[in-house]
Amino acid sequence: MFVLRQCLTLGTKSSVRNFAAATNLVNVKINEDTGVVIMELNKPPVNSLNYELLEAMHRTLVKLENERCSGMILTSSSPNTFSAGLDLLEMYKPTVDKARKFWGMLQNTWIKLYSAPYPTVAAINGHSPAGGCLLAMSCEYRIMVPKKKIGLNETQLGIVAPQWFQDCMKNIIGSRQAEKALIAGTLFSSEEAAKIGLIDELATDKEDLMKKAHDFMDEQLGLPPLARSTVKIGFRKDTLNRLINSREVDTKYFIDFIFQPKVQESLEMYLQALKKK
Ligand SMILES: CCCCC/C=C\CCCC/C=C/C(=O)SCCNC(=O)CCNC(=O)[C@H](O)C(C)(C)COP(=O)(O)OP(=O)(O)OC[C@H]1O[C@@H](n2cnc3c(N)ncnc32)[C@H](O)[C@@H]1OP(=O)(O)O
Repeated sequence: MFVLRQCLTLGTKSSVRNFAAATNLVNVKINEDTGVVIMELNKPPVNSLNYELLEAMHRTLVKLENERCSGMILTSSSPNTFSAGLDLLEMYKPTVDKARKFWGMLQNTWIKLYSAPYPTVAAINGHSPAGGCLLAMSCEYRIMVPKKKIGLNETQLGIVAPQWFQDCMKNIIGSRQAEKALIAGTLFSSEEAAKIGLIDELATDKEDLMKKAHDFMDEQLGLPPLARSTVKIGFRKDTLNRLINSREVDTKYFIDFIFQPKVQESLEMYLQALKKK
């Protein structure tokens, strides 16, 4: 498997196909020999998750269900950022309909990613705050380049990480560590994240990141897929069902919360601070 992959990366045999996507917000490549897919988020400058990007991800994940996808590596085309999290403009003074549609697509995308039967790896090649951290945590394995930031920092912005974001973190680093990190809205350095298990491996650089992602994938492809995915879904089903059974309530929390004047004020101030940087 390793030799085959080396041949492919060196270009001696090209069996990598671009996956026809309706937009260029995600670049998707499938290796036709191994079935491994690389999904690269491509919404410059920071892959903020707006409706359109989430929809492109969701559509790709649905399409992969009908392809011979054996595994997926999620990464980003941005030089510095994996994903800046939810697009703050989707939450700042939206209409109720727009906010509802946006939240529904976030839920759809997360459910697909979290429940994907094939192995999923986040190759975190840059900062990954809030919703970016959620995407990474929804994969099975996380590898990150040094000296970047990751975490659920919502509290620091005057907003609240929804229950399912919190559950994902709890499932990875345990209840006590998650409670502390969520209350404080901690953004961990890559190195700190590796220490507490929020990420599984530190890479030395971007090349090493992709090598390590493929190494993990190779290991997983050696396992019987049905047994593998049954165990995975067994571990994830309570977290998934908690959202699936309360999607409407979760949406109502979101809408009620973001339309509060104080929350809108916090968002406005934060957006201004980001622009001034
Ligand atoms: C009781 C129950 C409650 C239920 C639910 C209630 C509430 C809902 C909460 C929902 C959960 C929210 C999750 C989120 O994900 S919120 C988003 C959090 N994201 C962040 O805090 C990250 C903000 N961005 C940054 O820190 C940095 O941009 C960076 C990612 C570290 C990258 O830095 P750098 O390379 O220096 O880029 P710039 O900062 O210069 O940014 C470039 C341009 O991009 C704009 N930007 C950045 N992030 C966002 C974003 N998240 N949304 C929209 N736009 C963003 C930034 O303003 C710059 O724009 P400009 O070029 O026009 O100036």
